[in-house]
Amino acid sequence: MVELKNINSIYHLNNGVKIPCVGYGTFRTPADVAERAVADAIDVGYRLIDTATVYGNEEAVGKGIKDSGIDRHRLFVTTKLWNDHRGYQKAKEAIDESLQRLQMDYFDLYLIHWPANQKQFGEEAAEINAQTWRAMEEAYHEGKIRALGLSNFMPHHIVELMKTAEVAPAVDQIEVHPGWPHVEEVKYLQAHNILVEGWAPLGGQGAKVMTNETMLQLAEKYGKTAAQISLRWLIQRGVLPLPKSVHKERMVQNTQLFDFELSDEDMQMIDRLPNLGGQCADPDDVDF
Ligand SMILES: NC(=O)C1=CN([C@@H]2O[C@H](COP(=O)(O)OP(=O)(O)OC[C@H]3O[C@@H](n4cnc5c(N)ncnc54)[C@H](OP(=O)(O)O)[C@@H]3O)[C@@H](O)[C@H]2O)C=CC1
Ligand SMILES: O=C1CO[C@H](CO)[C@@H](O)[C@@H]1O
Repeated sequence: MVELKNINSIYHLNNGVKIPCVGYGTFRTPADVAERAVADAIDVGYRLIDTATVYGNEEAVGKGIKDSGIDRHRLFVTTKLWNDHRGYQKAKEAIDESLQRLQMDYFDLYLIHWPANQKQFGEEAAEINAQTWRAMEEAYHEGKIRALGLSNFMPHHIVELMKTAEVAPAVDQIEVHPGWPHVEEVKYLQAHNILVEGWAPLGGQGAKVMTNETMLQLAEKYGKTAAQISLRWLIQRGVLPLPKSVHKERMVQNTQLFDFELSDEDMQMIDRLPNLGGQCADPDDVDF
C-alpha cells in the first residue's frame, strides 16, 4: 500500500512512469474558461491535468499550462482520442493534432476515450481497437507518449485488446463515485496492474452524491464536505480521482483529502449506497 500524503504523492504505473494520485478534470470547462481554470488549478497545486479532444478545450488547456510558468516536465498531462479518430491512420493523426493543440511535444498519458463496440461495429470492433492501439504504441516508442491507457474499457474489451497489444495498458479511466462503485471492474483492473482513474468522482454535474443524506452525515462526522468524503473514498479504494471545478476555492477544497481517514465501516456504508446518478451503464451500448 502506497502512503499518500498529498495530491502529488505518486503511484508508479506498470511501465515505471510516476503519476500524481489526484488529478484535475476539465470536462464541460469551455475553452474561454479553461485557460484561467487550468492556470488556477496548477497554482493551487494540481500537477495532473486531464483533458480530451472532445472537450474542445485542448488549446486553452495548453495555454493555461504555459501561463502557469511551471516547467512542462513537472506536470502530468493526459488527453484522449475521440471516437471519430479510431483506426491506425486516423489515430496517428489524432495524436499529432492533439500535441499541436496543446502546444507540447509529448503527453504523459494518452487514452482511447471509448472502445469501438460490438453494437456499432459488430465483428470489426476488436480489430478497430487493436489498430488504434498499434498507432498509440508507435507514438509511445517514438517518445510522443510516456504511458498508454484506456477509458471506459470493461474487462472483456481489455481481454480482447491484449490478444494483439505489445504494450500493456497502464491506466483505465472509468466512472467511479459513491452510488456507482464499479466493484468488479476495479477489482479486475487492480489485479492486472492497471491503475484505475475515476471519472465524475463527485458524481458529475448536478449529481446526487453531494446532497445524499449518508454523504452529508459522514461529512458532518469527519468535519469535511461531502465532496471530500467522496474523493477520499476513491483514494482509499486505490482509485485516482479527477475532480473538476472552475472555482478556485473548490479546487483547493478538493485537494484537502489527506488529514483524515474513513473507517472501514464508513467505507462500506458508502459502498452500499444506491445509484446516485451513474452515467455510463454499458460502454457497449453507446452509439456516439
Ligand atoms: N473518460 C471519460 O469518459 C470521462 C472523463 N471525465 C473526466 O473526469 C473529470 C471529472 O468528471 P466530471 O464529469 O467533470 O464531474 P465531477 O464529478 O468532477 O463533478 C464536477 C461537478 O461538481 C462541481 N464541484 C466540483 N467541486 C465541488 C465541490 N467541492 N463542492 C461542490 N461542487 C463541486 C463542479 O462545479 P464547478 O465547476 O462549478 O465548481 C461540477 O459541476 C472530467 O472533468 C474529465 O476530466 C468525465 C466524464 C467522462
Ligand atoms: O469524457 C466524456 C465527457 O464528454 C463526452 C461527450 O460529451 C463523453 O462521452 C465522455 O465520456
